[in-house]
Amino acid sequence: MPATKYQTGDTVMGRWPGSSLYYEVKVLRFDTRSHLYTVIYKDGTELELREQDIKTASGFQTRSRSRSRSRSPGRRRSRSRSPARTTRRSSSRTAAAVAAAAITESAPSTRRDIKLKDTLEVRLTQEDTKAAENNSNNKHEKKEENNTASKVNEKSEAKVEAEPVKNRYNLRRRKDDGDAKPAESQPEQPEDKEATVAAAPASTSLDFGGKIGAYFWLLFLPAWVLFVILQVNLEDPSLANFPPQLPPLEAFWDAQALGFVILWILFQALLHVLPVGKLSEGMPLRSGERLKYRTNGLFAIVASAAAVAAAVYQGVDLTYIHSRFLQLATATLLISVLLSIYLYTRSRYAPSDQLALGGNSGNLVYDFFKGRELNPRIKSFDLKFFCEMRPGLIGWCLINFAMALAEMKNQGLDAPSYAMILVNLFQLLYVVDGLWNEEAILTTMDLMHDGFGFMLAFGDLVWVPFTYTLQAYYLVGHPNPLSLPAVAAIVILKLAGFYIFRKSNSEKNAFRRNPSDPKLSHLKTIPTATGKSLLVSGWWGVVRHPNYLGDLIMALAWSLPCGFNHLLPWYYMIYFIILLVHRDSRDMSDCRRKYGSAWDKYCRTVPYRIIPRVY
Ligand SMILES: NC(=O)c1ccc[n+]([C@@H]2O[C@H](COP(=O)([O-])OP(=O)(O)OC[C@H]3O[C@@H](n4cnc5c(N)ncnc54)[C@H](OP(=O)(O)O)[C@@H]3O)[C@@H](O)[C@H]2O)c1
Ligand SMILES: CC(C)=CCC[C@@H](C)[C@H]1CC[C@H]2C3=C(CC[C@]12C)[C@@]1(C)CC[C@H](O)C(C)(C)[C@@H]1CC3
Repeated sequence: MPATKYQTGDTVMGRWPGSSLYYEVKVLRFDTRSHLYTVIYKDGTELELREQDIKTASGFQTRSRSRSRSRSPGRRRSRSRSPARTTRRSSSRTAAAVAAAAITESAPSTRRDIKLKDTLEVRLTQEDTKAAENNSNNKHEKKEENNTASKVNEKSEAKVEAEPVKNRYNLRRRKDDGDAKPAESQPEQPEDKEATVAAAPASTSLDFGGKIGAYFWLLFLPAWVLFVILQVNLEDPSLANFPPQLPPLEAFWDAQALGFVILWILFQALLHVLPVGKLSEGMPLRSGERLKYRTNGLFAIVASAAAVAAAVYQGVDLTYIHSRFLQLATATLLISVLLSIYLYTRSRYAPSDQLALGGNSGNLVYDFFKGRELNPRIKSFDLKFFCEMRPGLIGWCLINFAMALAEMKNQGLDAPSYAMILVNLFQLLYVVDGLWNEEAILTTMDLMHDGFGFMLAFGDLVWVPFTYTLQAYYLVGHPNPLSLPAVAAIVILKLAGFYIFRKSNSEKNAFRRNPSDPKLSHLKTIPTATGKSLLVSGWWGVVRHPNYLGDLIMALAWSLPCGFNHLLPWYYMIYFIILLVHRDSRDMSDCRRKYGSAWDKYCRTVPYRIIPRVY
């Protein structure tokens, strides 16, 4: 071995790929070509790691047995799951399995203890994709019994390794190389030396156009919302009338509108904290901890509907929402900016292992935009979950309803038009479904991976209620009579989209929550080194994002009732295509980083991203 930082035989701490956990490993060799260290874990699993993913044991403060015991029951369980203990418990358990279990079930004794600040990303070093395709074709794939969320298919791994592998990822297991020592021959690790959770690494690859992009989005997104609101008010909101005439600045502001928005948010917060409904567990955090969320969204929308009905009964004129739309949007924008400033400020004091992986670049503007803290909470009140699921989402339905009343008033109708009814019912169904299945949001990208900053605060509070309602707003001033066959065709389209959306989201959510669910036992899966498996049949075998496909079909059904006279009501459809294509590519790179070659295998097995045979 040439002069390298670590030498053959050194006992060091190696990061478990895709996680922030470190385990004691022994250095076996260093490859001068790939600059990767081959290390062996206590249970005999071999991996190739970059130098950055290896630390000397002195850089760690490990949890002691007694400390981890003093924490929650979930954390107490973690003691029995480290790779160090696998040899005694079950020699068939791999480091992958136990690391996954440790990721899921363990937590550091105290977050502030953590010393690591380095970048801990696992880099995939693909050298020859073709060779990999030849080597690994269908070797991992098998019909799992679905009780194997943390099982690694050792036999198939062995086959892959036996062939000349040119395609190398630094996260592959190398248990079957001749010099790998069986787990049983490894010295037992002391029980109080367990995996250590590292601080969130600094974000290096930046989304949304990076730092410059963040400036752009910060200015563009609010301006766009105000622009489309001004546009939709025009008699002819076509591009020919761009730009719309700007009203005087004071026209944007109304203190009363601000008061109503604050009241609405407080009312939703009150409903959220009421001890009604289930307490659901979120997905395991990097620390292994699982946060609890009060999932009483359905109660919240029913209670809100009752409150609105009572207000209307008392003579409150909801068409105020239509006539003061611009001012309500400005007031909400102000609140979202203040909230984002609060979020950024508090994130400066948050322990670094509570920061999101993506919003920790060190650049103020980028981090402010993207969000630094993963789950900012005031006591048990989760700000991100609340904002994503309540004021904006339920506000969306309230605004749509107000637009239906405004349509009747403006056009002198006894009942809303078919088009307005369709838009209202379709979007109400979407929101109620989201609230009904509120628990499923806990397995989405936003909740699991994204920090809470301006992007989501603004997106949830302003973007959703003030732009997703544009179709209804448009119909107030731009009637579009629909024939009954057209209504029927649009309804069928909406139901088809909804079916795909709901089935695929539920399938993934059920699988992530309980991989051994008997209802899913017919599905094929691919094991990954993190212990989580990937679905490769069912909806997730049709395309890689079947839920996006269903969502897009629904979006089409929302715009069709508005006809083809203007582009504006199609704005949601266009925005949504861009949003979902971008989210899909963000998710692809996140998953490739998490799952490495298993993800590549999934992509080969399911080649299309959103639309079968098209994209
Ligand atoms: N109306 C709107 O404005 C709007 C905007 C955005 C999204 N949405 C909707 O919100 C819902 C959630 O979307 P999302 O963007 O958070 O993405 P998502 O598709 O719900 O979640 C992606 C995650 O699912 C897991 N996954 C991916 N492939 C898998 C497979 N084959 N087997 C098992 N797990 C797999 C991965 O996470 P793990 O492996 O880490 O579990 C991946 O990171 C979607 O229905 C979307 O249409 C709506
Ligand atoms: C500011 C911009 C341009 C983007 C912010 C994106 C944000 C508006 C969306 C990101 C994830 C979305 C989402 C829903 C609403 C819109 C987002 C927050 C959702 C709550 C709508 C209802 C669905 O049933 C859902 C599946 C729960 C959605 C989850 C994702």
